[in-house]
Amino acid sequence: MTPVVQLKAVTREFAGTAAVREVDLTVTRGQFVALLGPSGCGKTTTLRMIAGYLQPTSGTILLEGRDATRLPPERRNIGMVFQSYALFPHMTVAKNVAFGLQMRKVPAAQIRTRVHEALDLVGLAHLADRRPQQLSGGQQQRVALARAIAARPAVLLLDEPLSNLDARLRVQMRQELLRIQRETGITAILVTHDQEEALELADSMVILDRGRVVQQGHPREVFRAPRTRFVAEFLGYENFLDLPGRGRITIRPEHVDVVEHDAAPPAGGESVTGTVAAVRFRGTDCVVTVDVGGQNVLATTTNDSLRAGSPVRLFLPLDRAISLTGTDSVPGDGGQGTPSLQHQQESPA
Ligand SMILES: Nc1ncnc2c1ncn2[C@@H]1O[C@H](COP(=O)(O)OP(=O)(O)OP(=O)(O)O)[C@@H](O)[C@H]1O
Repeated sequence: MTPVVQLKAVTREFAGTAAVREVDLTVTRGQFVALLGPSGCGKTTTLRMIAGYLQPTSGTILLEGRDATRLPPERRNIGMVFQSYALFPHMTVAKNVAFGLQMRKVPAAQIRTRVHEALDLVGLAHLADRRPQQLSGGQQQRVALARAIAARPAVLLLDEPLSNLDARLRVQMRQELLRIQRETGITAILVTHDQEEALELADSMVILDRGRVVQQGHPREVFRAPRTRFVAEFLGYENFLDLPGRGRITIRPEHVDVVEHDAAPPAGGESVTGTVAAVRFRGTDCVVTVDVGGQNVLATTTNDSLRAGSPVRLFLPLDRAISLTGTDSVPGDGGQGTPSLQHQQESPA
């Protein structure tokens, strides 16, 4: 089957600095792909190149099998939904949805049907005569979605569409977005920096670091087997240890066992000794931060006798440990590591 969107070695530079580097991406019909990464990793630049608002410095973009690298946005058959909704304030909901179809000279009867269908799909048919400012943020976002869908695009591009909504509504709208995507079978590419959103919505997750794709796959697969520390940190893993003979691993705090420092190491895992640096009581258990030779390791425990300074042994069951086999360096960036994530490594001490 011909992919709907294909990027081949796409690079975009701004004043000689690459914002997107050699990105390869294939999106098949009906897929929901999330482009995920921290601020500045190149998500929006990638999306804008797919939409045609930006030209790649090099590389090729194919849409439904045809070279679209130099095609203007209006000839790409693409729908876009932005964080800011971008609705016309002086037009009714129905007119907002109809506008693009009128521009494309779709016959009036067809416009009426399509507007009604699209508003029905997003659950807003009863508000067709309202103006955007008479709607809530979530409703306005649904109008933007209806407008994009009514045009029957080959692919729907969603640029942080839920980030202006409050936390509760954002979670509700995720489910709504998923339902609409499944019902219409529309191919969609979502840009987000929210890993939860990507895990919940996408059937393929593409993680970007400094303009490069660093890992790609089904969210479950990427979550269970992050390749590098960058990916693991981005997905919320906090413990990183370099174990002699095993290389770098990550393990969840709830899988680390805290035992007496002089206890015999159990079989089936590694054990390391350290000193408790901080204890955070959470009600049913505690999260302890243990200094292991200068590296902080978090563990949960129900042992509430531990105090800062207590010597302990940590048991790391190997069937719970994930080996991080990849490296985070990006050729050509001066080997700066992953500075954008430093703030996420703080221990709760
Ligand atoms: N028009 C531009 N001129 C110069 N540099 C730009 C321009 N647009 C983007 N950049 C740079 O390219 C890099 C990638 O930006 P981009 O907006 O694609 O990131 P992003 O992952 O979408 O970030 P965010 O989540 O903050 O929106 C950044 O370093 C940014 O400063």
